[in-house]
Amino acid sequence: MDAVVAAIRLRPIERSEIDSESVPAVDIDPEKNQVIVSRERSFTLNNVFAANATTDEIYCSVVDRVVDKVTSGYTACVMAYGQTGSGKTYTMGTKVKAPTPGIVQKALGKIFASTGDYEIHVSFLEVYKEEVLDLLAAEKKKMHLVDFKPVGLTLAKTATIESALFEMEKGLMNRHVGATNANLHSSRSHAIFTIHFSKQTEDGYCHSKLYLVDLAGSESVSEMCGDIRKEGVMINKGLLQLGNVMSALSSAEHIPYRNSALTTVLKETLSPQNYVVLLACISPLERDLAMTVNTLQFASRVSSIKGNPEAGLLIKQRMPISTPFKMPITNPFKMPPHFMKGVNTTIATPESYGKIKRPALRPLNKTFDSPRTPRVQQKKPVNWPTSTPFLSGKPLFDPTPIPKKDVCRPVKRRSSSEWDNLDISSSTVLETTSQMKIQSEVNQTGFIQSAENETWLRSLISDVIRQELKSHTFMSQTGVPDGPSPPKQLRRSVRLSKTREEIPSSFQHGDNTAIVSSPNETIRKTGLEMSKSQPREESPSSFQLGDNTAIVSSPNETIRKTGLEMSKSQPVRKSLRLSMRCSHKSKLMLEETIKPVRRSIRLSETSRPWHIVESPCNKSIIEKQQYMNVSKQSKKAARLSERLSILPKATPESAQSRVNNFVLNILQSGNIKKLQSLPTIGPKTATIINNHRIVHGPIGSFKDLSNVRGLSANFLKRFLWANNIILEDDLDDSS
Ligand SMILES: Nc1ncnc2c1ncn2[C@@H]1O[C@H](COP(=O)(O)OP(=O)(O)OP(=O)(O)O)[C@@H](O)[C@H]1O
Repeated sequence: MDAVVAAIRLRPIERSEIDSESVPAVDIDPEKNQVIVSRERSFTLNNVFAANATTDEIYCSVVDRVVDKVTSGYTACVMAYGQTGSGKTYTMGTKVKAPTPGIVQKALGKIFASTGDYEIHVSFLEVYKEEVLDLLAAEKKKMHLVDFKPVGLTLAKTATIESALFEMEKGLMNRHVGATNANLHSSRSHAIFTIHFSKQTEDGYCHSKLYLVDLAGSESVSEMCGDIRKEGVMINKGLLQLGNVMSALSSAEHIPYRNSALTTVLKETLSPQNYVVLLACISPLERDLAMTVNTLQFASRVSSIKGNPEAGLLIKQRMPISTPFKMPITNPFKMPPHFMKGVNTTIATPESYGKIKRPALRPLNKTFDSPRTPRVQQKKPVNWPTSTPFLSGKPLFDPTPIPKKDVCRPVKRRSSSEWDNLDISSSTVLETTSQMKIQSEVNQTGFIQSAENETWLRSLISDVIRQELKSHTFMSQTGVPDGPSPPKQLRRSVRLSKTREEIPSSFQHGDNTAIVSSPNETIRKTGLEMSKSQPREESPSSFQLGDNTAIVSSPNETIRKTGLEMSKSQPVRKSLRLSMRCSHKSKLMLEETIKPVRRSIRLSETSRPWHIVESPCNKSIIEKQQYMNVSKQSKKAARLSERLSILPKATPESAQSRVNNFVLNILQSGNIKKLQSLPTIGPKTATIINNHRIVHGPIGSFKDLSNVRGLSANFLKRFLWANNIILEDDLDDSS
C-alpha cells in the first residue's frame, strides 16, 4: 500500500450551471485513470473518480485502509484540496447538517464499529487568517503554537459516534463561512478535525491520530475586495506553503513547515513516516480551467512522494496521553457527582501550568557565585612612567582614567564680553610643541627675542586667538558679530560646515596694514597687490607691519615691499597665525563678514581655480544652485540628444510594429486583468484566452486567435480593427 495517495474527484455540473453560459471542459476516462482537460491535455493518476462516483466509493477505495492503519497505531491525514466550490466540504462532510455523509462520518463509523480497546478523543480547530482557533472551546480564542502543537487545545472524550459527530457539529457552528462568487457557503478557513487514539500497553500509553482536513478553496483574489480579499490572500498563502511542504517531501529537501500556520499545525502528520491521502476536487467548468490544471498538477506532485511508514514505530512510545485527562476536574459549585460525570476534560491549559510548583533553580556553575571559590584575579596595576624624556616630572599620559561625567559635560558657551576678558596669554594653548613651532617660525622672520617683545607677542597672540575663537563661536553660527545666540537645532551638516568656516581673512591695522585675504578676492591695500589664481590650500598670506614689513606670501607669488621678500607655502590657518604674530598693534578688526556657506558647495568650489571671476563662488547660494541646476540640465539634455541621435528615425512602419508588439505582448503574457485592458476583450474572453494559453501554450501571433475555442468567427477581425493592428502581410501589400 502506498503511503501517499492522491485521488481526483470531479464535481458534477449543478442545475444552475447548466443554464448559464459555462461550458464543461473536463472529462474523465476511468479505464485509463485519466483526466482530460479541454480535450487536449491529460493527467494520469492512480485514483480518478468521475462526477457520478459516490463518497462511499472514494472512502472504500482510498481512505478505509488508512483508517485501519490508524487504529493499529499509525498517524494519518486525509485532506480535501481544490478550488473554491469544487466539492471539498461535500466530500469531507464537514458541513452543518450535511445532506450526505462524507469521509469524516464514514471514518467515525468504521472506528466506532471496530472493537479496539482504545480511548478516543476528538479535537477541532481552524486556521483562519494565519491564526489557529479552537472550535470546541467555550470561548473562541487564538492559540499559541509550541513545538508545532497548539497549546490548550480542547480534547473531547467520545465513546460513541453520536457524541463524536455532536462535537464536530458544535465546532462547525463556530467555523468561518462566507459567500463568494463561486460558492454561497464557502469555507473561509482550513478546518482540521482530529481523532486521537490512546491505548494502554504494558510499556505505558501510546497514541495515534487521524487528521481529517477540509482545506479552504484556492481562489483568484484579483476580482475580490475588502475582507474577502484579505481572507483569500491568507488562504492562498497557506495553500502555497502546503504545496512547498509537499514538494520538499518529494525531493527530500528541508521541509519548510514553519512558513504558515497550516503547515505548522499539520507538521506532525505531513511527513514520510505517516500516511497521507489527498482528495483533489475539481470543477468541470471551462471558466475554472486554470485552477483545475493547478489542482491536477499539485495532485500529480503529491502522488510522486515516496513515503516509508513501515520504518516508523508501529506503536509509538510517547508521554502517557492519559496524564492530562486524569487531572482532577475542578468543581467549584460543589455539584453532585452524577452532574460532573459527562463533563469533558481538556489538556492542561496555560493557566494550569502556572499552578505547577517548579523546583527551585540552582546555579549551574559553582565557581560563579560561590563564596568559597576565589574571585577572578584582578589585573595588576599598570606602572605608569613618572617621567618622560620630553616632559620631566609629568607622565606622558595620565594613568587615572578620566571620569565619564567630565567627558560628557557640555562645553559652556562664553558670551562676547567673556571672550574679551579671557586671558589667553597664560593659557596652555601655547604650550608644548605648537609653541616650539611658532617659535621657530618667528625666528625665521628675524624677530628679535627679548622679554619685552615676548610679552608683546603673547598679548598679540592672545588677542588674535580670542578674535578667532569669538568669530568661530558667534559669527560662524549667526553670521553677525555679537548677534543673538545661535539657534540650537542647527542641522549637523550645516553646523559642521560653519565650524570649518573660511578664516577671517582680512585684517586692518590703522591705515597701512592689509593682512591675509580670502581666496575669492583681490586685495589692494597700501600698494600691496596679490593675484589669486591658486587653490585654496595655498592661500596667500601677506602681512604688512608698519612701513617696511611684508611677510609670508604664497609659493606662487612674490611680494616685494621695502626689500623684504619671503616665499612660503602654508595653509590658511597657519598663515593667519603668522599674520597675528607679525602685526604690532593689539586690536585687529575684521573686515570681511563670514558668509555661511554649505560645506558641500564649498567643497565643490575648492577644485575650481580662483581666477574664474564669473564662477558661482562669488554669487549667493541661490544663484549658485541655479547655476548648477542649469548646467546639470543642459548636460542631461546634451546626453539625451546624443542618445536620440543614435536611434533610427521613426517611420510609420516602425510605429506600427511597436503597436503590434505591444498588443501581442499582452496577449502572450498578460493576466486576465491585463487582457481586459485591450478593446473587445471582456472578462469572459479574457478567461477563454487565459485557459487557451494554459492548455495549448503561449499565443504566437494574432492569427492564433482564430484557433481559440470559444471565440466567435469574426473576433480576430474585430480585435485587429479595434486595436489598430495592421498585420505585416497587409503592410507589405499596401506598400
Ligand atoms: N460530488 C458532488 N455531488 C453533488 N453535489 C456536489 C458534489 N460536490 C460538490 N457539490 C455541490 O457543489 C457545491 C459546492 O460544494 P462545496 O461547498 O463542497 O465546495 P467547496 O470546495 O467546499 O467550496 P469552498 O472551498 O468555497 O468551501 C455544493 O452545493 C455542493 O452540494
